[in-house]
Amino acid sequence: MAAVAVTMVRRLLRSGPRPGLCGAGGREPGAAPRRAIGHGRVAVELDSSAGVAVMKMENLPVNSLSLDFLTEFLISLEKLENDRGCRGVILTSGAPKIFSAGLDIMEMYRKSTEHYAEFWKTVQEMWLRLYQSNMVTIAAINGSSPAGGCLMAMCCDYRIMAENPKYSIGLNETQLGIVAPFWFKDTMVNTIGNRATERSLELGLLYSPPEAHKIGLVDQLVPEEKIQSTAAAVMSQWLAIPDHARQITKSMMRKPTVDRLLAHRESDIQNFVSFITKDAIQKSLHMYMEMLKQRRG
Ligand SMILES: CCCCC/C=C/C(=O)SCCNC(=O)CCNC(=O)[C@H](O)C(C)(C)COP(=O)(O)OP(=O)(O)OC[C@H]1O[C@@H](n2cnc3c(N)ncnc32)[C@H](O)[C@@H]1OP(=O)(O)O
Repeated sequence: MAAVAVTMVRRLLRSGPRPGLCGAGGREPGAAPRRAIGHGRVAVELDSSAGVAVMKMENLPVNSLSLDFLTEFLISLEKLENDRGCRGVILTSGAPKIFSAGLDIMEMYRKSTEHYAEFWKTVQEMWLRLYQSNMVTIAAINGSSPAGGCLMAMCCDYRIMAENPKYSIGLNETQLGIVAPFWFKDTMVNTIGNRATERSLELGLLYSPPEAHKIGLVDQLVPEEKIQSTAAAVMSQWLAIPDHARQITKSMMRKPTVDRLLAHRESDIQNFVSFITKDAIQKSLHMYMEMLKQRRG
């Protein structure tokens, strides 16, 4: 992991300084101590008295999961993971109406094979870290969450979604002409079961909040303005469970899925590279991007 962190820091330095949030956060007299410890694209505020951090994704406009964003996300997550004062994380979005647009399509289009390999390794790393986090992780889904965005939410221990009919969530990869990898599929199976996953993946379904709630893709729906307070209340319930018992249980449930990727990590990267470099797949991505443009008018 140390080598990964060094590579990530180097990459961040290469990509130049961003308006960071490092250092002590301002606070009202008598208010709980809060520390802002994130980078530019990931704002992190740690409430030390509660032991809870809010990680707000701020890769505007749509929180697409680019290589730089994922790198910053991983560094912030690792900091929290190593902070004994942090027991829970609420993952949410600072982008209006979007939780995350999923993997950044531009990272998968007309790039070198080396770039694809580095990108995919970082996507794997995000999943491995988030899915296995020792902290309680709650997704406060305050916007649409297709594909990789849905994956991030499914990595969390609990999902709360704003009940806005304009939002949707799901693994829609087949609609782009691409295929969700086996560990995306496994994560969904662990969340909603085999049959619902099969239908969902084949059709590339994006669910409205009530549909997502019905199939168990999200655990709770709340009015938009209540999402952060509900996440904080649910977090308190989860933190009432002794950490060691909860962590061992989580690991017992998730380890077989994690081990599967760990056993096939290199071949999964090779599969991604050979798939994404196919002319037909590049054409599909191009057409999908054109379709998004046309939809905007
Ligand atoms: C091969 C192995 C499998 C790999 C597994 C793949 C997993 C993935 O995550 S693939 C990505 C799937 N994501 C999507 O299908 C989402 C596509 N985007 C949308 O549906 C919409 O953009 C939206 C619902 C997220 C937001 O809609 P709206 O508010 O109307 O905003 P715009 O459509 O106008 O988009 C604004 C801006 O952002 C760009 N953009 C959107 N999504 C992505 C993305 N995933 N990656 C990169 N860029 C994205 C969009 O093109 C616009 O850019 P500009 O034209 O420069 O303004």
